[in-house]
Amino acid sequence: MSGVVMEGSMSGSENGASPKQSPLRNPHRSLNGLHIVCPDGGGVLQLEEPRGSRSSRSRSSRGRTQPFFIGVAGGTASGKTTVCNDIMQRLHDQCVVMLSQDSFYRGLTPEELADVASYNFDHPDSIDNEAVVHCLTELQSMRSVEVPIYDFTTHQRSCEVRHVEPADVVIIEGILVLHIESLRELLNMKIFVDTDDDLRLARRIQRDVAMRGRDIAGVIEQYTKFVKPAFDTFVAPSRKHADVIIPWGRQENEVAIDLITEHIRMKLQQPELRRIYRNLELMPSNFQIRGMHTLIRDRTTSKADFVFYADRLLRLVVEHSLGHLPFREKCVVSATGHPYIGVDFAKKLCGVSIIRSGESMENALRACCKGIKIGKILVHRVGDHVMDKELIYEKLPADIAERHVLLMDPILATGNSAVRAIQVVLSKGVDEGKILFLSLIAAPEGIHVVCKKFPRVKVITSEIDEGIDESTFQVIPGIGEFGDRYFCD
Ligand SMILES: Nc1nc2c(ncn2[C@@H]2O[C@H](COP(=O)(O)OP(=O)(O)OP(=O)(O)O)[C@@H](O)[C@H]2O)c(=O)[nH]1
Ligand SMILES: O=P(O)(O)OC[C@H]1O[C@H](OP(=O)(O)OP(=O)(O)O)[C@H](O)[C@@H]1O
Ligand SMILES: O=c1cc[nH]c(=O)[nH]1
Repeated sequence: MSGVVMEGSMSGSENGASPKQSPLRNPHRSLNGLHIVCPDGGGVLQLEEPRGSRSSRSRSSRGRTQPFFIGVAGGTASGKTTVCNDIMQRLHDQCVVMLSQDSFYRGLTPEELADVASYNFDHPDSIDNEAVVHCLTELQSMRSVEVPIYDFTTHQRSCEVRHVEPADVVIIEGILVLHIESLRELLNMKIFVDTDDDLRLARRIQRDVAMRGRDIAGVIEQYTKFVKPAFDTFVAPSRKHADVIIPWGRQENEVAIDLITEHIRMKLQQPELRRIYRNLELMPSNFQIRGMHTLIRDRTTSKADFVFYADRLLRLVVEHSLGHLPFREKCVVSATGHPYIGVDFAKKLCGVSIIRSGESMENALRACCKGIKIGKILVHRVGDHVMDKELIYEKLPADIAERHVLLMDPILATGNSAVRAIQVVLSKGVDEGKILFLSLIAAPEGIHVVCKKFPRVKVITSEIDEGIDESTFQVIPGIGEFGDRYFCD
């Protein structure tokens, strides 16, 4: 039976990044030889935009559903481990785990062991790539994994394994990390550590003699016969896949590490809520959607334009939300006489709008679901406290308990109206898992309240804003009073 070595990941924080100064804030600062490449036209490090700007902060609430994967490749003894350690150190307030591709070396068979000098440890076949990919896929799904422990002196896997818990950031380093396509595809950031060959050879001799039980002649022979040819064939060409190539010599490249960690922090800020609450759904955005949001948020936009663009966005929210209802496979015969295997929409739905602003979503729902029943709830603030919400009026379908409920309100601010309305729906016998809460703009405060209190209610929103103003309870930057802008002249 194999033993298990527990290895704790570094301490995590709930709120993501700290606003540390970095060269990223000053695009004119020297980049100290760091190459930033965009292989697929997709930029990785955005140098132009000051990180603290309002636009970047509001964009930073876009959702990320899994850990941030970083792959660090480079030739033997190039300094990959140092780069990883430096990144980890700077992300000390995040939950980070580091894996090494070396852990996944296949153990040698007795025949291979008998002639170990002829074994090529630098060829991609020497690594159990399926196991690496499986391990990362598990971590991607936020499941813990058992990572093998490889012994460089016996060329075998230990009977013990390392237990690794899921983390916010997973770093994997190894000479072939960028060579293997299936592994590469899982990476959010690909780094290549670029170090002179002679420096690497010197380090390799030093390390293998001191730490891996080799003699100098043996190290040089292995280097000439296998390590260098494999570097030229597999490792060096994999540089072209890198997002960032770090020149790494006798001195550490601090600016490069700063830039990389700054980028990771920026990424980590984005999905915090989505990672905490699986019942939160942030609609995918694009420039069209952002353009419409820009218009409705602009205080100078006329009422007619506000209604026009709000309606377009609300329709998208409704369409997106309908995609979260269950469906059944259905086969039809098309006009060409051929079968089309499709799906049948969910039956037994109803809408419930929270008066007044929620009523702005009724047309969008009717346009998508012909003849749908729509009920209404009016909650009202009583007393001086923002938490005090009283139910004033409700008119709900008599058979609501049998239906999926699309509860509609364009603004989720403190979450108190939503909580009260959900309680009303639940009191009618509706299963919590059959409630979808649809909003156009949500504040993190409201998301925390609703998602935590009702973990089976799906909260769907088009954008998550920065927060709530402490005195007005309005969403910031928000929209102002939605109802006034939509309904009043
Ligand atoms: N002789 C021998 N070499 C091995 C064995 N397993 C792996 N290697 C060598 O280990 C190397 C991979 O490790 P490196 O990339 O050098 O290790 P690293 O510590 O991550 O390197 P840096 O952090 O970049 O310094 C390959 O070049 C292999 O030749 C083994 O069982 N026997
Ligand atoms: O999350 P909360 O802090 O409860 O705030 C959100 C509520 O505020 C707005 O309604 P409002 O009370 O302004 O009434 P209206 O719809 O009539 O404009 C909005 O439509 C929500 O119902
Ligand atoms: O910002 C806010 C908060 C609550 N209701 C609104 O209409 N807007």
